Amino acid sequence: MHPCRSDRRRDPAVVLSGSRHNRSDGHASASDARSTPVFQPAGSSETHRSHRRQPDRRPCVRHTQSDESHIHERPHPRHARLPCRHRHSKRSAMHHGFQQCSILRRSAQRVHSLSGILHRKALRPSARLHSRYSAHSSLSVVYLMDSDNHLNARRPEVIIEANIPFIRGILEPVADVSYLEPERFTPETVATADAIVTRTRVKCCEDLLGESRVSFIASATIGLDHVDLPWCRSHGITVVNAPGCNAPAVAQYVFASLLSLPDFGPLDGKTLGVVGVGNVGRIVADWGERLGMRVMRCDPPRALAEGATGFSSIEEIAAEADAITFHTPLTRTVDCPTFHLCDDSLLAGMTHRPVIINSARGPVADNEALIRALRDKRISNVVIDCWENEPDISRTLLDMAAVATPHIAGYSRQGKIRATQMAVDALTAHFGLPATQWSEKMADGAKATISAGLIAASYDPMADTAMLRRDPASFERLRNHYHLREELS
Ligand SMILES: NC(=O)c1ccc[n+]([C@@H]2O[C@H](COP(=O)([O-])OP(=O)(O)OC[C@H]3O[C@@H](n4cnc5c(N)ncnc54)[C@H](O)[C@@H]3O)[C@@H](O)[C@H]2O)c1
Ligand SMILES: O=C(O)[C@H](O)[C@H](O)COP(=O)(O)O
Repeated sequence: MHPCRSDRRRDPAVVLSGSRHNRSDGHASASDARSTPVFQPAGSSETHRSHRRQPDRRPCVRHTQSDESHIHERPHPRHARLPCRHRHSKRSAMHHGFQQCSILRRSAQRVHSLSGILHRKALRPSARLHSRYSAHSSLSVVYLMDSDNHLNARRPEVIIEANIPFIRGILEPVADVSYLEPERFTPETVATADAIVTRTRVKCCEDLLGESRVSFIASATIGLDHVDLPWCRSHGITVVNAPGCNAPAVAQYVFASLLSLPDFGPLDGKTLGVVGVGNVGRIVADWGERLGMRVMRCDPPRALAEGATGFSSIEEIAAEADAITFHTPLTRTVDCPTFHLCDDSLLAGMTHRPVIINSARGPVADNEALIRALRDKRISNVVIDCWENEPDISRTLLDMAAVATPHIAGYSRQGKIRATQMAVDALTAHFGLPATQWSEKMADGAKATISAGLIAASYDPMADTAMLRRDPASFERLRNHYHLREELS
């Protein structure tokens, strides 16, 4: 029997100090998750880091939110629906007490520099409002910095995974930035880096980082199974992820997939089992109920911490659900591991021939066991976004699954923007760099207006399935060049 079939303790490998835990009801939303999610190393572990250099803690000007809330950034000029507020920015900044205000405006063709002098008393003698945006993204960002102190200080060296969208040009004003494809992250290429910003395709472990001076890893993803957290902790490396960033997109994926199955029928009245009720699972469970489903929730770590009321065991879900969707992290060494949580023994107890949905991580479901269960008709269908051995996935399962996608359940435009914002904000906070103000504020996708019709119209998982079936070897290419979809709003 899988060791998780009884309630155990929460993953002890991770110490989370993020806003996810800040709400009084203990629940987090995608928007809650946006502020400084930090996995702190336990203790500063200096003794383990003799070969590592400490990050520079340079002086910088930080403003309270109310100081800055008046400042509107310029949108990317290619985004016509966002008006250019350039002059307004300057006027507002001056109005709010900057003695000297210089705004740098850059477009693809030319650079404008505007400046003005203001004699109103400010807390600081002088400040430069320094604005940059990426020529490749819809985001712009304003850095508020003390020009005298800050611009002369040593800039951290940051290596960014080249396929992270919306990030190019954002950190360049304050850091020495380079971009690498995932396969080019090697001990040599990261040796002198202070920080890396990554996705799931870079394994962040001793082999890569052992001889480097990296003190900070930001992963622009929810999942962190590509990072050796215990090793990072014991070597004083701070690791942050982007909790909740793409959770509404995963919910959209789950229900669009169910709605695309000809045999499943209307959602209304069906039973949905949600395994893992964190940032993603909460939205899925909530949307399930809003769509008329009976929802069963399974989350042993939460049940242990919060009490068992409202939670079901995974065996109860196996016995009663018409669809079971997994939203756990991939864990192997904790008390309640999720590796092969969906295995032969669990599948054997599935009496309603449910649909199995895995958009968590491939090894959460034993892929060979899924194939056996499909053949034995113990389950009616598989919806699979996350696979064992990505990108070299099982061709048999690819043929048999009703929906088969290349790990893109979370790939919404809003999800990627949130992930980038969270990674950048955490990095600038860690190195004491100027705070960023983003042009695009994300709505709370969890609270979107939903209906079966709206969801089905918003995303067609069969189109992604067809593309992957046509060329399974293109798994990574399909992800890296994915046409990011819009969340429901
Ligand atoms: N396919 C995609 O594009 C995509 C997108 C986002 C997230 N994910 C995956 O989904 C996972 C979950 O995301 P999240 O934001 O909800 O994470 P989260 O940390 O907010 O929630 C995970 C929940 O799973 C619970 N859990 C842990 N072990 C469990 C077990 N054995 N049985 C049942 N529940 C268990 C935890 O207590 C927690 O409540 C991520 O770790 C990531 O791997 C995939
Ligand atoms: O964990 C997550 O956030 C998702 O699985 C995410 O979509 C995967 O990250 P990627 O490497 O594709 O950026």
